[in-house]
Amino acid sequence: MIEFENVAYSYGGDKLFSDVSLRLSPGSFHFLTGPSGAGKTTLIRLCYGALLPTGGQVRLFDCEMGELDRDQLALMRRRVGVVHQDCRFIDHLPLLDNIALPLTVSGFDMTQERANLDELISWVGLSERAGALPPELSGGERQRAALARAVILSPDMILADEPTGNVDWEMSQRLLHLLIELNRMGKTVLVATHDLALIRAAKSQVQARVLRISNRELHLAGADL
Ligand SMILES: Nc1ncnc2c1ncn2[C@@H]1O[C@H](COP(=O)(O)OP(=O)(O)OP(=O)(O)O)[C@@H](O)[C@H]1O
Repeated sequence: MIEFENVAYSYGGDKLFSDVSLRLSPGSFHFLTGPSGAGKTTLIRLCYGALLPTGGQVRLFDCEMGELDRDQLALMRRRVGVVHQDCRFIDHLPLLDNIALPLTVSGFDMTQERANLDELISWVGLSERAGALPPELSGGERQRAALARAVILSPDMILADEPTGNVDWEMSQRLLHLLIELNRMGKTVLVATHDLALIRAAKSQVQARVLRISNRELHLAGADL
């Protein structure tokens, strides 16, 4: 599904990684952890082509990212749902329209999609908040809305960057449960988090592998987390 082969990435002259290799197979669940600034967001952005490696290769769904033209990259990205760390809503649009945005941008007929949209909003428990504006939402509501928007086009893979940042333990469990449900539906899931308690809680519910990034290297973490 996604493969990094000897990937290097530098911001300007600052080398963040020089030789990262990884493989996420279809239907797998991975956590990505590591200290702040280690490169979790960067690695997620490399996964869906928002950044291209400065060395090595990233292959997504068997396609080499560096070889795709703009249209091919756009098609590929549709198969990946991204939950951004900062959620990124349009503040003057009601929640429902924010969640529907990937559908409207992709030219779907909203009258036909309405039932799916309602079902999805109900799945994340936000039916009663559908008309609220993003600034009126709590942190947990924003994170659930961001997850709903990320999966509205039925992606094969979900990349979630700190999806439980700024929420309490109960809400982080709820979000984790939604991600596990998506994985049980067959989606490949990668969750970047610094929250080791969340990873421990997940391990009793899903077969998850933990990747740890630190000192410019990526390792598979042991059972001692
Ligand atoms: N656009 C950019 N230009 C220059 N440096 C950047 C840029 N984006 C990130 N960095 C730097 O790259 C390093 C890794 O950043 P990144 O956001 O990937 O880390 P992270 O592990 O996700 O951090 P956090 O846990 O704090 O979100 C940091 O030192 C950061 O300052």
